[in-house]
Amino acid sequence: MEAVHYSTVVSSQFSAKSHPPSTNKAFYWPNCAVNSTKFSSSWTGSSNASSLSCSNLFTREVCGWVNSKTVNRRKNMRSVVRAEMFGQLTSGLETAWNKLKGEEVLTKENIVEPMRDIRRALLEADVSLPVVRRFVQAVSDQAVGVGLIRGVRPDQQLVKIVHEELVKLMGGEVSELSFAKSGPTVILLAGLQGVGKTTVCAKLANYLKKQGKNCMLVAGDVYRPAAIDQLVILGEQVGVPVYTAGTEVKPSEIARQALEEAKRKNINIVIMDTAGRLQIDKSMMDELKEVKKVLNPTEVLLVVDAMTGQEAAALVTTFNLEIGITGAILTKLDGDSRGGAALSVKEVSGKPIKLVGRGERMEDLEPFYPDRMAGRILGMGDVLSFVEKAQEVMRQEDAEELQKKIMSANFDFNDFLKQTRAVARMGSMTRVIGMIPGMGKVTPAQVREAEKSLKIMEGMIEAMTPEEREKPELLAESPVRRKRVAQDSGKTEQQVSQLVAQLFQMLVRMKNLMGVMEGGSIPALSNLEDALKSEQKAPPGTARRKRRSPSRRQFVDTASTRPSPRGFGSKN
Ligand SMILES: Nc1nc2c(ncn2[C@@H]2O[C@H](COP(=O)(O)OP(=O)(O)OP(=O)(O)O)[C@@H](O)[C@H]2O)c(=O)[nH]1
Repeated sequence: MEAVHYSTVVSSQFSAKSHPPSTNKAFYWPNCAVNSTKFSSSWTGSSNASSLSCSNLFTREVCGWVNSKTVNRRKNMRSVVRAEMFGQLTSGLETAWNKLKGEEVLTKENIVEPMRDIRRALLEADVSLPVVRRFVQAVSDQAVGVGLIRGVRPDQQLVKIVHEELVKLMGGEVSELSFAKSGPTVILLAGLQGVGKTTVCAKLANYLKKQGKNCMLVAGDVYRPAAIDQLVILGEQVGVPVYTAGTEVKPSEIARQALEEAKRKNINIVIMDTAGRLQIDKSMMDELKEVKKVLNPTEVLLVVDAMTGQEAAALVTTFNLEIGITGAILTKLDGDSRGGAALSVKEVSGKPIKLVGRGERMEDLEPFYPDRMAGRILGMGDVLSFVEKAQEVMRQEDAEELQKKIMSANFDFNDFLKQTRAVARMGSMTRVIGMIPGMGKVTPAQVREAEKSLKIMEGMIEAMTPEEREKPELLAESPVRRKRVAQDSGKTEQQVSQLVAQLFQMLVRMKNLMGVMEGGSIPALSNLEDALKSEQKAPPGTARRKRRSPSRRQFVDTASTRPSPRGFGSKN
């Protein structure tokens, strides 16, 4: 049998086959080790010099900086808390793979303990018991029959089987929203109190508006006057009209009036918010049934809170039996959810999760991709979501301009600032980092530090003159200038010096990366990684006394288009 390396298996999960080519055309993420399982999951997009590579490099730069700063602190931590959601589940599953280290082949005997770990991890993640039983059975059946595959270790085989089963468990394919063939598409949202319905209404309108749809929101929560105001404010925020009729009109009547108005105004999509209750009671269900009858909606989506675990799956089942729903929206996946809801909803209720909410911002609503979610659970990161986010925040022209600058080693502080802001627009660092394979073990403290350092950098760059931003060597050569920037930004001179040094280090890396891309030689990347590791950060004023680090020497050799700075110790 042909040797298969795990990296191929993982890469194929993220292959262009299952996703539109546009999602991976401009991405490059070199040699990421996946958690402690040490799987090499090299994932590459086009080998052409790509516009987003700079964005990724930048993020990595920031993450790397934070990592190196906190590595010692991390050693002292008793337990590693993951920034990635489902952290506990990921760790629990890792325990299972680790039990197979040193084994030659998967057997009935040696999978007993790992299967017990998987079962425990899923139960602790609040996945419902029947689901866990079926899952464990399916994985065990396959694991025993798999036999020996040359080049693939048994623990790797098990990860692959679990990945496939997780994808199946969560519904396999993405479940897209349906749209009406004629007339407005009506989406009715239901759910318990505080799950995020009102917020989801606006997020959904925002999401569909980006796809060119013309939306209208309907305020149907007549029991909580603040909900109407909240929807009006959110509607304004996303630029979508909101139909309101106060609190004295019955929700079914509001629905009827709103639908008429939508037809009159040629609205494509009507999204109706409804009241939430603490308990599922009969009057609530009857009211929803009445609204549903009037609207004849294309989609009836139950909004459920991911934090409620398997309870969310039970709710989806109840609502489906009572009123008939088309799917669920899982909110608060950015929170401390253990994964039970995401893993149980489809299997328990038969209804798919269509969308997920990952934060309080209007942009924080995404389709639910079972394969990406499985990848995240297994700590493989979510490269495709990362790429999509990056593409969303970076205009093509900006990216191309940046590309040119990088290739000619002309990247300055203005570009640095642009990149900082692009990263910030991608959302909280927790989410961004969680999407990167191998970064699953970054701690929340590290993430907070990364976010803080982005702000600090921004403050220092803003304190520079336009000339200094364009010519970073002015700062590199002049302690006086650095002192002024430090004073104006309220930071220390050392911080300013570090930032300047960092920019030049980035230039070296970019230059090297461009070399790799032009030549298409991947192995050179490991040299780059080695070069990066061996870089020393010379404190300001010591550059001349210390031996020049390899990367600095390299910079002097390669970045010929920019006069190299005379060192941080020179007078000005
Ligand atoms: N972190 C996080 N918070 C969310 C998310 N979705 C909603 N929220 C927050 O959850 C809280 C409740 O959201 P609402 O939209 O008011 O909930 P609701 O279901 O309409 O509440 P009722 O009208 O009382 O039934 C708000 O503070 C939202 O910002 C999410 O995906 N992540």
